[in-house]
Amino acid sequence: MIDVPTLLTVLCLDCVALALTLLAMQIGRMKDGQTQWFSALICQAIAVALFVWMAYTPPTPTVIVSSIVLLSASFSLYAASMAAFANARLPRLALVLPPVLLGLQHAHWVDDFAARALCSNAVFAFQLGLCAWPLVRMPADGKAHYRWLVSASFLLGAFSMLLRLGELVFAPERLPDLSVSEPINATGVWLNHLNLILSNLGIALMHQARARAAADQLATRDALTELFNRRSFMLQAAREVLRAERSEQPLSVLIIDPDHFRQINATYGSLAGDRVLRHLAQQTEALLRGQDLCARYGDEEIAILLPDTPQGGAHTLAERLREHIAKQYVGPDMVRYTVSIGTASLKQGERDAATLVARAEASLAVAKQAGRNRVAPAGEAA
Ligand SMILES: Nc1nc2c(ncn2[C@@H]2O[C@H](COP(=O)(O)OP(=O)(O)OP(=O)(O)O)[C@@H](O)[C@H]2O)c(=O)[nH]1
Repeated sequence: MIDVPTLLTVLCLDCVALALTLLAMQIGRMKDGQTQWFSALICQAIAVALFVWMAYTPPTPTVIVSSIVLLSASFSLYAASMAAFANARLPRLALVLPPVLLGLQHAHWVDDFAARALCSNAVFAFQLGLCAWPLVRMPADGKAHYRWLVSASFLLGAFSMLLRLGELVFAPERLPDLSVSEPINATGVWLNHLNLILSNLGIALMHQARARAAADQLATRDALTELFNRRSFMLQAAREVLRAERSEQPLSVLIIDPDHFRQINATYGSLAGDRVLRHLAQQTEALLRGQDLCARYGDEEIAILLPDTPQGGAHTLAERLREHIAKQYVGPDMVRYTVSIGTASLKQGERDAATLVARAEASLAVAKQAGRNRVAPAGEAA
């Protein structure tokens, strides 16, 4: 068995290596609790270094108290990091009190190892459970398995603390100081290692999954309305045109444009204009079926792709949407607005999505010319 001070030294170096890796990868753009995560690793590294120090030199009260306060602070920082990631709130007292209490308790019972160990293991078990809490309570997302890996590793850490606590309560004479090379200590440090590696691996994967989802969102979605952007719409439209042509199913497109939008911006301001666009996006999406695709097609235009929908169905939907929008009031200014809608349906032999969409745009121009607040079917386009 490797001796405990050596194991602790490796644990300390692992913390430093993980902190430096995080710093190298995220310097200047730490977010979602990464600053607390980095600080937790540094605190943990210094605390473990002090444990190594105590293995080779007679421990002074200052070193004993500092090591325990730093280790407890590192667990509080992990908990704060998990709360920031999960966008959850942890009571500040639950984060601040453990290191303060442990510091005071260790300063008071500096010569009583059993009293110190009893208190620190109980508090650490609570703190590690607290680290898992925000993740367990987080609403489910696509990458939930990484959350469970992190939660499980923190709970494993809490469990190892409870084991030591049990040992202290039922066989106190068998539990030596952490730096002594006894099997129980070595097992404890191995468990700490496992906990460190699994939790940090899981945290890194959680952050990576979130960064990927954000990048996907940026590439495919419009920031204002959160609808798909024009590029995603055209990709999907090209796919649907081919599918409709092969399966001989109808396919329609609507292009919706708010009327006199320039005037809305000029009268109420561009923030109110933005609210109108968001409102239009939400109301449109609410009327659609799951298979329909809604996108911000132009500056103020919204396009809808309607698979398996013939011209008649598209027109009915467009009329329903137009009537619904005309009855709405938006925002604190109670802005009322109307929309003009162009429609087009796939013709036999038509294989180009751009032509289909262009016909819907031409139909929209007809609706605008005819006085706005109306739906023009494709047949009316020039
Ligand atoms: N608030 C806001 N305004 C936008 C946005 N994108 C484009 N616009 C504005 O939308 C207005 C579009 O004006 P026009 O294309 O002339 O159309 P309109 O005033 O709606 O007139 P018709 O379409 O003919 O009824 C312009 O003033 C743009 O500056 C946006 O994201 N937010």
